[in-house]
Parts: sequence; structure tokens; C-alpha cells
Amino acid sequence: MLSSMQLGSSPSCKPRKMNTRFPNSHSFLDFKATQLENSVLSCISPLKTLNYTVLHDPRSSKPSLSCSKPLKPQNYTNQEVGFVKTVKKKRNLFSVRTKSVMDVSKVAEKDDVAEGKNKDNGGGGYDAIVIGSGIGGLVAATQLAVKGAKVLVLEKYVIPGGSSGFYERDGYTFDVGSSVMFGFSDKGNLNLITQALAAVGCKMEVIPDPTTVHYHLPNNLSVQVHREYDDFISELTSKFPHEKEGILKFYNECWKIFNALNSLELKSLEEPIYLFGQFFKKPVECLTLAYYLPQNAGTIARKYIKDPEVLSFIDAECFIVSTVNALQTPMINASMVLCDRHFGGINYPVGGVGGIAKSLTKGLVDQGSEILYKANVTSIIIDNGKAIGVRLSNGSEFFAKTIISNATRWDTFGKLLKKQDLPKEEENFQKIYVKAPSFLSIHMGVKAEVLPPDTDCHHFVLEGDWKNLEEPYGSIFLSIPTMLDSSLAPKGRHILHIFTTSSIEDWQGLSTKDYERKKELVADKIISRLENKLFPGLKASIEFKEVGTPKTHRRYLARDSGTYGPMPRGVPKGLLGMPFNTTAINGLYCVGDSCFPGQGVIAVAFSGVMCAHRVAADVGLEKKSPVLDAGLLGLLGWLRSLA
Ligand SMILES: NC(=O)c1ccc[n+]([C@@H]2O[C@H](COP(=O)([O-])OP(=O)(O)OC[C@H]3O[C@@H](n4cnc5c(N)ncnc54)[C@H](O)[C@@H]3O)[C@@H](O)[C@H]2O)c1
Ligand SMILES: CC(C)=CCC/C(C)=C/C=C/C(C)=C/C=C/C(C)=C/C=C/C=C(C)/C=C/C=C(C)/C=C/C=C(\C)CCC=C(C)C
Repeated sequence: MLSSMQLGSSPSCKPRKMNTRFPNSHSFLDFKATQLENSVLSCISPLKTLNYTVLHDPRSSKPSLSCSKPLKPQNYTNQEVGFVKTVKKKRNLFSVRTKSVMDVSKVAEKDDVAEGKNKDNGGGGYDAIVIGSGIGGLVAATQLAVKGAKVLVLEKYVIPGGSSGFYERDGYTFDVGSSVMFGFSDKGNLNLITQALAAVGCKMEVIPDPTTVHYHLPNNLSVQVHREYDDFISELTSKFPHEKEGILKFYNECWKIFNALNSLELKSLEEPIYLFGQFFKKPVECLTLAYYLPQNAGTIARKYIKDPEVLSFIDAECFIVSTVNALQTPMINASMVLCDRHFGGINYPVGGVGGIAKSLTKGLVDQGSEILYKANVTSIIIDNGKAIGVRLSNGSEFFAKTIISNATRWDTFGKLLKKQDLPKEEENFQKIYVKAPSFLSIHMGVKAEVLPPDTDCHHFVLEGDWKNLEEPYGSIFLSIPTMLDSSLAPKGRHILHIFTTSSIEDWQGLSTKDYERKKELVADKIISRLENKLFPGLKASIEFKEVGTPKTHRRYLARDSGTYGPMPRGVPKGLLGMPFNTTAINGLYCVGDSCFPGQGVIAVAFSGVMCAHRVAADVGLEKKSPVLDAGLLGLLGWLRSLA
């Protein structure tokens, strides 16, 4: 059931444009960890001391990419070195897999990192440095690279992708985070993942998911969100015939917004020449969006729907994408996801979600830009009020005309910059938004027989009482990506990725033994709930299990408290208070989920597109009008202050 988007047997990347200033060296890393590298690694996985090689594995069927230049055998002559020395090996979620040969396009060459070779380049070497290679950072980097910018991405971890990365264990390829991919279709303007890949000449095979999610809700309410909108609506209205009209009106209003969004060419809302151009070309659509910008889904649902159970269902629809109820979910975001799943559909990339970041990284390097791994940025260097560079944990420094942070705003303005210098705009942001809780996640390999053959790929389970929806461990998310792509697990096995909200406070101050015991206990309860509700015999079928806590997310994703992203403290004014990419600090931009429009892979991809456009204008690669800029940025700042 591969979609019509597929090209052939493997995803491909073709360079669209080569940056001649920095011809592509296409270096696949071949290095052994030195003491320095081991000390960086030990921050990531303290009980490991590794020598390793990170290379493209020509034998691997796992998220593979075709390369713009065919790899010559000498590119991976040392691959067998693998992890030649592993002492005190401890299994850690997201940690580097022993003997794994990873496909990364370019990895920190230790001398570069140690000596900070870029120092002499002043601001002239790189147009932009991107801190972090989450999808937000990579989309910003690749979009800039195709506009002709020279970009350096600095990633703390050893592979790209952040929350959208992957890891391998015992023949399984696990997605670190969500396996539900919006924006990955072949039509419209909102297929931002497809477009981001295409911009750097890449295309991935995808498998259409027939059901976005199967809800298992209180009072035995079971609803499947079918790919076909009409099928979904008939199922939902058949459960609530008395609310048919209200349900239709609510979802129709979502479509109105989605259609307006889908008609625009998406670029930076902070760039006046583009924004005014869009208003001129599509006035009705832009005014529609401006009208809904400060509104939330719950308020609109309440205009049409009275039955509390249907309103709770709309809460669940919003919660799975915003971790808050409908009253707190911006209507534009709700419309985006509630419609894209039927318009373009949810599509899963063959080989796993990790392939997206790998493809983008590959495309980035093909454009002549660079990415360095194990490059832990500890501070942003400010000179005369302008961000001019970054300092790494090993003391090396890199400089560029602009700095883009893909770390969360809490990390950017609390760690990379001194907390006491918090700009007023950031204070306002932190007044309106708090860190959403993190997750407890369980990655499991199970015997295939335990799942009925027609099992859906994604499930959301809230058995008891609606009021537990937003409580920690209240609702359970479950993805079974092997229902779509069996190559992710050994034959006869399935992957279950289970997650539930959990706060870091719950996991602090425990001894190692108590921490491990608590992980087992909490995971066991969650698995029992799934066994009772969905899959009898689940526990006995487990072949592999690994549990991650908010502390795991904090460590491996470098996200403050392991947060999933920002969530409003109270009832927000829709998206009005969400900052765009520019910051109060000249030359410093943010990208990712603590920027407009918020959490979600497609949302951070959009923030990457917006960021690249604004930065390109500021470094002279796109048209810019300083007068209009000042006017628009002032207006947007004022609008945010109303939120
Ligand atoms: N948390 C999850 O389980 C999960 C899963 C899948 C997708 N998502 C979505 O992805 C979104 C996040 O995407 P994103 O692009 O904003 O960020 P991200 O968290 O995915 O990626 C940020 C990257 O920056 C790196 N980084 C952070 N600080 C650094 C530093 N000081 N030096 C060097 N590198 C550093 C991290 O290692 C990481 O690779 C979330 O909102 C969520 O919707 C989340
Ligand atoms: C500026 C002014 C003043 C005005 C202007 C007006 C206008 C023009 C406007 C415009 C606007 C726009 C363009 C906007 C846009 C937006 C967008 C694109 C948005 C997007 C969004 C998205 C999102 C939010 C997404 C999300 C997602 C997510 C989060 C997902 C998740 C998932 C998961 C978790 C999974 C689940 C699972 C299971 C169930 C298992």
C-alpha cells in the first residue's frame, strides 16, 4: 500500500544547486573518539566509553538515502571498526547503539570542534549558525542553503533529528517521538515536510495511513479517524446523531481556515514585502486568517455543540496535538491538523521518521553547508548587543552573521544567554506560556500474534473519566508503525511505542535503584491498561522493552525539563501571543516549537521556513525594506502585547 508519491525503492536526494563558495566535500565521518570526544559522549551516556565510526552503511535497509554522489567503497572502508571498545555498556534510550553504523552526512571533525577553526572568519564565514538539528533547525538551515547561504548546523547529539530522530536496538528501528506525520502528502501548499525535502532535491517513499488515530474513550466511545473525511464524519455523527448539525458546522469552520491557509504561499509573516504581497493576492484568505488568529477551537466548538461528551471529544482531538484542551488550542492550529489528515492524509516515511532528518542533513551538505555533531553549544556570543557567534562546551568558538537557535526558548534565554538578561519580550512569552510536561515513553518489541491483523497504527486511550484527559499518565498514546512498515522490526515482531504525559518533578531526587524501580512500576501499569483495553496477552508477548522518562528526554533532546513544547498558562488569545523568529537581540533568531505556530513536526517545519525567509532578507539574500520592516515588527510586537 505504498502511495503514489513513491519514486522507486529508496528515497532519493538530488542536489538542486551547488554552493560554489564551499564545494561539497561530502565527508562521511570516520573517526575514533578521543578523550575529548569521550568526555562529550559521557555527557550523553555516562556509562559508555566508546570508540566509534559513524558512516553510511551501504548494507542497511533502514532509513536509507540515495546520495547525490555515489559513495565510493573507500568512503566506508573503516565501517567495521564500529564501536570497537565498549565498557560498562548501559542501555539508554536514544543513546548510540553499539555496533550501529549510522548514516550521517557530516559529523564533527574533532579538530574543527576543538580548535574552532571558524574563529578567523569573523562574521564573513557563515551566513548563519543553527544551534540544533531538530526538524525546525534543519528546515531553516536547508531553506537558507538553497537560497545561497552558507550555513553551519551545530548538533549536540551524534545524529540529527532531535525529537524526530530514531534509534536502533536488537533489529528494531524506533522513532524517538511521534510517528504521526502531517504535511507529508503530494498536494497543496501545506505539505511542508514534502516541500522541505524537495527543496534540497530529496523525496522519500511514504505509506498512507488509513486511520490517523483510533480513539478509545470513556463510556466505551470508540471513534476511528478515517483518512476519508466523509467516513470519519459519518462515524462520529452516528455516535451523536443529535449533534450532527453542530459537529458539521464545527468541522466546516475548520475547513474554511484550512482552505485559506492552503491557498497561501507560506513564508515569513515577519517579512512585510511578502506579507503585503499575500494580502494583495489573497485578501479574503488573509483576512480570514487574521480573524481567526486570536481565537481558540473550544470557543468555536461551543458555538455549535452543546453535548458535553462531544465537547470532550473535541478536547481529545486538540489534546493529542497541543497537550491542552480545545479551549486553549488556537483555532488555526486545530484546523490545520483536523483537516490536513483528510486533505493530504497522514503518511509514514518508509524506514522510519528518522529518515526525514537524515535526508535533510544530506541535502544540506549537498548544498555546500555543514553540520557538526557532538557540538554542544553552551553560550551565544554577544558583541555590542548583537549575536555574533557561539561557544561550545570544549571552548571552541564559531562566528556568523546570524545565529538561529533551535533550542527551546527556555534553553536559549536561560542557558545559552544569561537568565538575568532576559529581554522584556521573552518575559512576556514566559508569562503567557509554560513548559508543557514531558513524556514517559515505552518502546517495545512484541510478538506479532498479539495484535489482531486489522489493528490501526495509532491509538489514543482514555478509559476512565474524561477529567483525566490532561492529568499525568491519564491518557495513553500508542503508535504501532510496523503496521505500516514491517521493515522496522525483525520478522514476526511489531513495535509498540507507548507514551503518556509525565513531569520531570516526578522523577527527581530518586536514587538510581528507586528511579529504575519506579520506571518499571509505572511502565507496568500503563502496559496493563493497554492489555485490558486493547490487546489481551500483551505482557507475555514482550520481547524487548525500554522505558524513557522526562529525564531521558531532557538528556537526549537537550530540552529544558524534557518539555514537549510551550503550552499556554491560561486561555490564550489563539496564536496572537506566540513569538515569530526574530528576538529582542539583534542577529539572534529562534526556530522550533517555542515559535509560531508551536508544537508539532509540521509546525516547526513552518517555523523553519519562516525563519529562513526572515534571515535571508536580513543577510541580503532576499528583498528587504528597512522602513517596512520597522513598521511591521513594531506592529507585531504591539499585537503580541495584547495577548
Ligand atoms: N518530544 C517528543 O516526543 C516529540 C516527538 C516527535 C516530534 N516532536 C515534535 O517536534 C517538536 C520539536 O522540534 P524542534 O525542531 O523544535 O526541536 P527538537 O527538540 O526536535 O530538536 C532540537 C535539537 O537541538 C539540539 N540542541 C538543543 N540544544 C543544543 C545545544 N545547546 N547545542 C547543540 N545542539 C542543541 C538537540 O540535541 C536537538 O537535536 C516538538 O514540538 C514536537 O511537536 C516531539
Ligand atoms: C501577521 C498578521 C497580523 C496577520 C496575518 C494574517 C495571516 C496572513 C496569517 C497567516 C497565518 C499562517 C500562514 C499560519 C500558519 C499556521 C500553520 C501552518 C500551523 C500549523 C500548525 C500545525 C500543528 C499545530 C501541528 C501539530 C501536530 C502535532 C503536535 C502532532 C502531534 C502528534 C502526536 C503527538 C501523535 C499522536 C499520537 C497518537 C495518537 C498515537
